[in-house]
Amino acid sequence: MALLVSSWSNGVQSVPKDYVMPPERRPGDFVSACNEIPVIDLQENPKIDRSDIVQQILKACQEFGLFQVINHGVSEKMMEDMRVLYHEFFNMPVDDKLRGYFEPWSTTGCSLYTSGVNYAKEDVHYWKDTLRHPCHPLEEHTPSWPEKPARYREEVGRYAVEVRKMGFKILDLIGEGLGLNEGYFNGVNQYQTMAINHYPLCPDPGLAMGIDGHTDPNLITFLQQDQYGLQMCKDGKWMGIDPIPNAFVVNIGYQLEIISNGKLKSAEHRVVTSSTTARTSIVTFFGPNAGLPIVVEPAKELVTSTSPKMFKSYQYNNFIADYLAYIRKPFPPSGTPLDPYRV
Ligand SMILES: O=C(O)CCC(=O)C(=O)O
Ligand SMILES: [Fe+2]
Repeated sequence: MALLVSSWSNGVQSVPKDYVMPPERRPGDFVSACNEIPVIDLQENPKIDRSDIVQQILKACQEFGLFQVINHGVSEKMMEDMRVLYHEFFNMPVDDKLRGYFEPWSTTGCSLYTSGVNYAKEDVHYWKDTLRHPCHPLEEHTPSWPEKPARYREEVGRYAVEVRKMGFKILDLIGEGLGLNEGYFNGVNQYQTMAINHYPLCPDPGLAMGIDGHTDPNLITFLQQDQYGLQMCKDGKWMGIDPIPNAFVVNIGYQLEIISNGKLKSAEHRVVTSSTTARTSIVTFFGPNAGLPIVVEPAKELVTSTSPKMFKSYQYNNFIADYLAYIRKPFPPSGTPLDPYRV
């Protein structure tokens, strides 16, 4: 395994050659956090109608494909515990971190890797290390999780359960906005995985990238972040996402765009690095289980004579295989991973 960026970057004065992006892939001018991106308060409040919240979420999913939520039900203490835990994790000796892990994107086990999903074949690397593991069902997956810090499995297990509750709550609100039956997403939301991305200090953020622009292939993603660095692209322009303490960033993935028959849009996003603050994001992905023969298609309720079917029906595992092949192509691949699935 290639050594983690965090194992050699401390104190480096310049970006090593194989991390210098070609000019067209560099982040460009500094983009500050933008206050247009919706922040939705999920606090139950007798003065606020549930339908108002549904409409706010729907509008955010249609216009941005990304929003933040506050008062979402996951306790602030638990979110703080996660920040402390992962700070400790990424500061452990490299041998403690690396023990027993497999290749990136293992769907069955835990992996710790550096850069993107294709280190060996990349012409240039990303300034990022990632710990990734599935979370649901818990009993099946916790044995593959890190043993250090000693409280890892217990604390992350509790967090995964709380984030799952929030995830279903928000999916129900989205389903209600779309006019789908309650519980619609249960069948396509069995999979839950976490990626903890660590972006160490970078001596020259103008030359490097944390992650290139991409859209998540799953249904929906919930992200906890401690520092600025995440940006989304709207109408060809990058916009910075404010790291609001204890908020979750919610972004729509390809599966939700497809199920909504194009009514909701998925959000392209990327991460830039910083020379003054290291950054850690704790990301939970929800979606279908790629190990089962799950068929995904636009919801029948949303396909009408005035809104014809925009995407084919397909098996999710085939979509993921195509997505991985797409992101492993030389950058930038032509088209988008959705193109082969359009009617
Ligand atoms: O680290 C972040 O803020 C974003 C991570 C991300 O986009 C991903 O892991 O898919
Ligand atoms: Fe992403």
